[in-house]
Amino acid sequence: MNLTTALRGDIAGARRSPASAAVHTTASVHVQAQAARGGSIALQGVGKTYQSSAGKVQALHDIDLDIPAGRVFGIIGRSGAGKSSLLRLLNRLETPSTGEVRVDGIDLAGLDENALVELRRRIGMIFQHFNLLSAKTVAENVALPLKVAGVPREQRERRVEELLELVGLASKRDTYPSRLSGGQKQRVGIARALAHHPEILLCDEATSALDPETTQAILQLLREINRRMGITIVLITHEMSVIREIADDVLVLEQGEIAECGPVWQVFGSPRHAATRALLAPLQHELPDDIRRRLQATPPEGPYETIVRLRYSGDGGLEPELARIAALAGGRARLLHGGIDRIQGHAQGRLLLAVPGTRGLSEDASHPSNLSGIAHDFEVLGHVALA
Ligand SMILES: Nc1ncnc2c1ncn2[C@@H]1O[C@H](COP(=O)(O)OP(=O)(O)OP(=O)(O)O)[C@@H](O)[C@H]1O
Repeated sequence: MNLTTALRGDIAGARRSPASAAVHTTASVHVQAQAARGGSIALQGVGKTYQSSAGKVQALHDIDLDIPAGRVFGIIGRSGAGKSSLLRLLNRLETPSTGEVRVDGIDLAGLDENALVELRRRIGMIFQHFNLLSAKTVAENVALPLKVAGVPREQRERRVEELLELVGLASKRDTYPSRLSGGQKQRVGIARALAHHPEILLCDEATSALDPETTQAILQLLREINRRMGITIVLITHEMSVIREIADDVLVLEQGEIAECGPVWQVFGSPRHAATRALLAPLQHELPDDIRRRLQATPPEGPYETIVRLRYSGDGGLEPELARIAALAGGRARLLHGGIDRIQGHAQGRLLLAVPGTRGLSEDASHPSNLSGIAHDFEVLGHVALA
């Protein structure tokens, strides 16, 4: 069996399987998610070089990656890091200059035109600017891929109804895109991308054009689609908050290379690469300016507070226990600033404490031996004189 035949067989199998049916009940949802086995992606030694008028641009170098079926996989990086190039390799909108891209074990380089069309039906895609046809209604936009594939009208209409129900747009079926909000347009984009029961959904900055509230709603919809249908989701973004909200795993790209990759809680809790730390900075609670201005390296004469930063990485189930923290300062620790997020069941974040009192008390309270075991690490940032 050659690769093309293998892929066609695979696709036909996927279509017959319950994994490709629309889901309406919780019980069938569960069965379907379990039955969905397709949708794994593997990259080996992948590089991408573009030829431009200014010369060669190496967008990706030597990328090795395994995305198991059914995961939500986030790719983040600064502008120009190579995110779009990587995403577009997964449905062969781009071809790698070196290495292999495999979907369910099949090397995409070996696909002929027909197999490529089938591949793209297995891999839906949504876009930052939605890419809807303005002269077609919501229902017509969603029906388009089915029409192109020659799906009979009755079947097409049934599927469109299911999809519009799924994305919460049943009442907008005859509306034109110009009369929809950004969030509604993206819902149409999602419905259209799901038309052929794909096993993989690629999201190209899908929420970058949306306000924060709509972003939340779209991310929630994508998460639900992943859970209910077992679809692998690969999304690219430049916002860590999107990754935190939806992804199981995250890959940080920096200048075309993998800076780090792993479960979201681990990468957020213990970022190892400077690029990751820079991307996380907007989510972190740094020292507020009013405190920074008053901070002194050595304890002043007279009453003062010591400012201590506790960090929680999510490792080993360690969580901020307020009673233990307060006990260290004789019940007088003050929570100044900070926040704890719960990511995949792991508590992580930073807390800034002011430990008030006399010279002896604050030094004692912020002593390393006292704080170890209360947080993953801590830092005495300095001292602030009390008026
Ligand atoms: N078609 C192309 N021709 C030449 N160079 C390209 C092409 N596409 C991308 N590049 C270059 O490859 C590098 C990676 O681009 P890519 O669009 O993949 O990054 P990105 O992380 O998605 O960036 P952004 O967040 O700004 O969209 C950049 O230096 C870019 O200029």
